[in-house]
Amino acid sequence: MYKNTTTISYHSMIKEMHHMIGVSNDGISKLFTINPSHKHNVGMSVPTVPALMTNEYHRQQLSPGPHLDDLFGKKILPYIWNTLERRPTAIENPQRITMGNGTPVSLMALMVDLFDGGITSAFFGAAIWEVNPVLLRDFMVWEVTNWKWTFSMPRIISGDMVQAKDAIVNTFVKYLQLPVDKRSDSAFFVKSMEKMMRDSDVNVEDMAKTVMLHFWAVLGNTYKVAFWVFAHIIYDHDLLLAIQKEVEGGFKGGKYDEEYIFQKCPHLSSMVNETLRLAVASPLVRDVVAPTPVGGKVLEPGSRVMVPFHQLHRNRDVWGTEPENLHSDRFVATPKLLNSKSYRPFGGGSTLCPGRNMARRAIAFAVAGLINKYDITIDVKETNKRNGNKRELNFPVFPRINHSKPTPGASLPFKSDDVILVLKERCGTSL
Ligand code: HEM
Repeated sequence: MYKNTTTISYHSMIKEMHHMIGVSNDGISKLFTINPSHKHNVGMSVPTVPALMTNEYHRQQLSPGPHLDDLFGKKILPYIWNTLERRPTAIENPQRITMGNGTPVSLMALMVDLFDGGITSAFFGAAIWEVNPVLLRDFMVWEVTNWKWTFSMPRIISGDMVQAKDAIVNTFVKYLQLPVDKRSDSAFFVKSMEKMMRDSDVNVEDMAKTVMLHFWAVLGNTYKVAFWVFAHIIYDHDLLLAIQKEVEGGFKGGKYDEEYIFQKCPHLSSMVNETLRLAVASPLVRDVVAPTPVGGKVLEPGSRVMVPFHQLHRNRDVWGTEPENLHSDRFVATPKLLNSKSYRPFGGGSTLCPGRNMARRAIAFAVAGLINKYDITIDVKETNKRNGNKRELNFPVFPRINHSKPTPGASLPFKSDDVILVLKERCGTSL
């Protein structure tokens, strides 16, 4: 199913998304026509249409090697680290969160800054913030309204979504119109994608819409999964203490050792994997383009198939009688579950998420850094206030996953279910 690219098409889904985001017919034709003599096809064993070549650039950007070192090691990790240390970063996100010692901070705002601020700066460089200092505000409106886009809701009720989408697209139009020397700090992926689209004579509006689709794929999941990982840890004091102890070795003499956190912290790693199981809920969707035998039946062309990750990730035969419950050590106890057919948080086959390792590593690093540096408590009064005081308790209830609106990949909490934290620097921290 995941590997079948001949009778089940991913291509048609991607084309439809380009249509839906507003790419012109001329742009679609240029992005989806194979031209073996195009520069991007030189040296490729199989010529590829520009729209799918971008995914090859993602893979090159995110596979181990100099492009990943530049993006992750030299940009994203320092951004996360400096934010936790409350120090300036090389590229300042104008909406960067203020984290005073002891001042309340929204967990969601912190996640958006740590991950989306860091990843956007690393991919697009400083110029993106000059073009639109409130890009992440626009992106977060898009995040909570894009279900209206998915369902092609009429304009009369989707003004907020259209406004956010247009703001993001216009940001990329202006960005792509800047002289290249103003954008020399952008990542390999951004440079390669732009060059290929210019070589294919795609106009700037269509380029910007295509960049927006990729911006969404790159930004849209990590901050959400990290929100859930943090929330689970903060709500379980014993778990917090256990992981705090485990990650100590990753921070010595004011420096971090990210490799240590990634390789030597099995409980944290299991926690991230288990959270992915519960947080990733949207199905994989494909179009059947030729008769496809599956389990004794034949899927006819014109049908659409869905692999329901939400249900797979709650399959009782695999995850036990209470699959809704988080077992933080599940993957320490049974590591082979990572290869289960019922565990697909990053999809599979030819479209397996190229950002999976970077996302896992970034989340583990940020969790480790945060709980190593700070004593974290929940500001009960402020959290209750944020919840609209509807469920006022001595201890706020755990945020609820919002299953009422479809989101691609990981789910968001209800808007009112943010958690307000108080971070106080730990005495005797090894930082
Ligand atoms: C926890 C974070 C993440 C989750 C849960 C996640 C999940 C997924 C899933 C389920 C797919 C498969 C979609 C499909 O086949 O229809 C996917 C594809 C993709 N992801 Fe991720 N992702 C995450 C982070 C990232 C990051 C950080 C990046 C880039 C920096 C990224 C870039 C992509 C791209 C480009 C694709 C399309 C791949 C292709 O079509 O060949 N993702 N992701």
